Amino acid sequence: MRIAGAALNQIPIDWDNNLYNIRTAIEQAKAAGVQLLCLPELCLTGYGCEDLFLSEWMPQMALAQLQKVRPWTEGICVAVGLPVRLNGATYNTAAVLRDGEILGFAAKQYLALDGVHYEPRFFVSWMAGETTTVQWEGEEWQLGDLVFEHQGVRFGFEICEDAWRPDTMRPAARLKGRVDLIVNPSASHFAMSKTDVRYKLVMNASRNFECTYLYANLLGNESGRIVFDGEILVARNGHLLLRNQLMSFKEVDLEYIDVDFATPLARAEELVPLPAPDEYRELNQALSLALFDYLRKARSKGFVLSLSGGADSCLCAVAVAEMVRLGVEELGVEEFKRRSGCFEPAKDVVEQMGAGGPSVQQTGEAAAGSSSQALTTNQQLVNQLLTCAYQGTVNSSDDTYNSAKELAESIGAKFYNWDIDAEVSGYVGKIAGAIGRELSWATDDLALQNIQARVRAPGIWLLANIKNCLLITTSNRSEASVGYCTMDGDTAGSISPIAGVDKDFVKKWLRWAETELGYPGLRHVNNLQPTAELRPLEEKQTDERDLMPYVLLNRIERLAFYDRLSPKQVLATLLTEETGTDPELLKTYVKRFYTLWSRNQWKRERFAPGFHLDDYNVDPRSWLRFPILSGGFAAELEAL
Ligand SMILES: Nc1ncnc2c1ncn2[C@@H]1O[C@H](COP(=O)(O)OP(=O)(O)OC[C@H]2O[C@@H]([n+]3cccc(C(=O)O)c3)[C@H](O)[C@@H]2O)[C@@H](O)[C@H]1O
Ligand SMILES: Nc1ncnc2c1ncn2[C@@H]1O[C@H](COP(=O)(O)OP(=O)(O)OP(=O)(O)O)[C@@H](O)[C@H]1O
Ligand SMILES: NC(=O)CC[C@H](N)C(=O)O
Repeated sequence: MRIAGAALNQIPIDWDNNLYNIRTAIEQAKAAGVQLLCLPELCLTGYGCEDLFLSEWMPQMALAQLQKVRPWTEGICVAVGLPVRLNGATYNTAAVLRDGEILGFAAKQYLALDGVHYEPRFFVSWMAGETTTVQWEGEEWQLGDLVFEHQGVRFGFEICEDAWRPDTMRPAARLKGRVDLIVNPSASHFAMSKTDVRYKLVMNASRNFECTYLYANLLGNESGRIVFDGEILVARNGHLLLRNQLMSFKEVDLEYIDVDFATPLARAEELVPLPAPDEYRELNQALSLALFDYLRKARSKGFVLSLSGGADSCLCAVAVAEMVRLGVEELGVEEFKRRSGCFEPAKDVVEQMGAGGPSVQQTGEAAAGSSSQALTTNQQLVNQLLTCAYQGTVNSSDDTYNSAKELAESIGAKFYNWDIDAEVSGYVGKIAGAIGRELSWATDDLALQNIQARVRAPGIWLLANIKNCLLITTSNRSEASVGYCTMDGDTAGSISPIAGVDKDFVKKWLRWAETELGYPGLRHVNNLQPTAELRPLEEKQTDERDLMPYVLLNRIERLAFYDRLSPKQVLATLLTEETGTDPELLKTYVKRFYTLWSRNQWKRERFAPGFHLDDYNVDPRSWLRFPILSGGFAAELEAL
């Protein structure tokens, strides 16, 4: 039998988009002679519909939309994910359709509640072995723990999280021996290195439950924060039959394989491992697709970025350039432009920019570039999609200016340069007059730092509004943990692409990108110490001097909020791991971390939407909840 999975790039309650992709997948499958097709979890409504799943009308609407899919299934068997609401409870199901008929609804038994997933809020889990019926306009179908049969092949379901439970509990345990095929429609979030876990899960399931296992994940940045990698896997008795390229920019990625169910296949002795994951490359692909989908789904025209020449903003600039490179590589220029929604349909990029084509140099007072050589096609696209500005003060250095300018020019971004000293002095003078004293670094250190970061916000927002662009804010996970940022200053923005990535990884990624992706424009930043440049230059402010080494900050953060250890346990772990560091200093760092962490929860509540890219993040709306007001670990830190 020819079986297939299709990864779909869906949008919550965008019925036209979702049905269009479902239809495209079914048509492609039929054209390829596929007999059985698995579509991802909740693909009809979108996975990220949140509290809409709790309404009566939305699941009802989904059932109505499912009727439109029926005629498309003439000659093929298709599993389509949708919510079904019965007696005040919503179930997460996969409908099986064939030849225009609905054969039944398989219901999810185990709901995901790990980090970014919050399913028990929306759904009720289905009891193993139970079935009921669904009625709709005079028709009635079975719903629950069901086994189906198509052309002599018996199949049952695990829906995403069902497969992540112990072998003794999961639905596959009950399906073993009763089916030839287990189908898994999924909405499994991306995290670096996770594909390896998923691969083992599917391979082991096919081996331990002696079946063929067909797995299909959602694709893209569906609803804002979570990225799906569109993984399709088929394994049989521990042998891999199919694994696709992840993170496609296409709306539909259909993959199929022939399985001879009639001919036995010996169980694999051992699983063939995947090559070790390349986290730098994975992050690059996930970030690129996440940005592309966010841009087009938010119907914006591009990005604006306050580019300091430091690590965080440089990474964000390269991410946009990589979004263009990877998107064009897969889709081609015209399709990339069409899908982005950022370009006039009939006009060419070059045409839009004037007869001579664009150059890096900007005209007028804001011009900063000096090079006037013609840009490559990708640079022209970046030029349309990314506008950067360096906003210096008396505390800024030539190093960061050169870093920003060279990087922006090398990727083709528009680059402006202005200083904000007049605005800073204006505010400082005004307030000094009001309170009747001068402000000084000796008495007003933080206030004088923060006003500089804040004064950068209005101008860059103005530019974003004029251009109808998303304003990128460059916050990373490490600074979010300790609130090392100025609220409404450097946190100002509408999208925070690297808020889930720690600073140590940011620095390592940039070194990798300079050589492996070929961005020589990163050479400056890769030689710079991270610095806020908010104090007078002679003070040589660096992040790590203000805080602690980023590697340690990252380690403490992980131990405290991923491993969920107490402050005492965190310190004890560090003392065994960091034998070369003074124990008193380690204690100071642990105290500083927890104190800053507690004080700054309110800031984490106010960050712009960020992507989930690592195995955890500190965003209260997607992974980590913590009280805004708390005792701040006072007793626990005192006892250290
Ligand atoms: N629970 C709570 N709920 C609501 N608000 C709360 C609060 N606790 C304090 N606050 C308020 O928070 C305000 C202080 O926060 P905020 O004004 O943001 O600033 P703050 O946290 O005092 O200082 C910002 C820190 O970030 C560093 N920084 C800033 C900018 C850029 C960079 C860089 O790396 O480039 C680094 C800077 O060196 C400094 O250490 C105060 O007005 C305080 O009243
Ligand atoms: N001189 C500047 N021009 C433009 N934007 C700036 C400038 N200084 C700071 N910013 C903005 O404030 C953000 C926060 O600064 P931060 O120091 O945390 O990040 P970074 O400068 O990108 O990296 P690093 O911390 O490694 O120096 C920057 O990413 C940038 O968006
Ligand atoms: N949608 C789900 O059930 C996802 C759950 C699963 N833990 C995963 O991350 O893949």
